[in-house]
Amino acid sequence: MIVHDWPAGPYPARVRIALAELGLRERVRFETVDLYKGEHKREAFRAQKNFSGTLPVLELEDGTCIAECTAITEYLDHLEGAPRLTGANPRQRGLIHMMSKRAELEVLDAVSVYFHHATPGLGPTVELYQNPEWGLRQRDRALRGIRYFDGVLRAQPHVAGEAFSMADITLAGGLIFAGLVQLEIPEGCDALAAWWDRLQQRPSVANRVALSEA
Ligand SMILES: N[C@@H](CCC(=O)N[C@@H](CS(=O)(=O)O)C(=O)NCC(=O)O)C(=O)O
Repeated sequence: MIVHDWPAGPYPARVRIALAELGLRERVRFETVDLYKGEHKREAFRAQKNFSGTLPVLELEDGTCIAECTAITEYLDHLEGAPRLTGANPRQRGLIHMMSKRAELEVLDAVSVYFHHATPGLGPTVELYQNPEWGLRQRDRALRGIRYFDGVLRAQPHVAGEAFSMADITLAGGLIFAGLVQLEIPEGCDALAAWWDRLQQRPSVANRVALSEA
């Protein structure tokens, strides 16, 4: 399988972490798509790989292209044996998907909008429309989301409950993006900071960029 990828990217990090957690590194090769050159927005990429013009995209051996990190994680998690990241029973699946989507909406996607609208983003040839006010509102939304997840992680060790799951990976993507745009974890978010410290000790997180250099 091929992962159309941006090595340092926060969303690609979600798939890199999932691949490592599932022991599937050997099943894929990475092909870099240059975001700063706008290669992901070209007609051919949109037509052949991903209509939405984003990364990552998982291309299967038969040419099928799966975009969207959650969808890719679902696919990978059901390749070999029982699912380990997306829930082993209906209740777990419901909670993991709810908290992963919440982390995506309230942190990761919010930081992404801040990056693209209230910073130079990927540069003027890619960022054809920017609304700095909207970007700043989404930055504030991300900070609110980070505070929310601090409260969640005061009550439980992982984002969706007792066990590590796709929801932790999604929130990790949000903090990776926050780091890239120098958005600090607010004072007082000690539970979230401790969770993030723990998560960064996992080889899948610590070695996520090196994964494609192996
Ligand atoms: N909903 C998509 C979002 C993917 C996404 O935004 N990916 C970023 C890659 S990265 O910024 O994380 O490296 C992208 O393609 N950004 C390019 C753009 O938005 O122009 C998903 O979950 O996969």
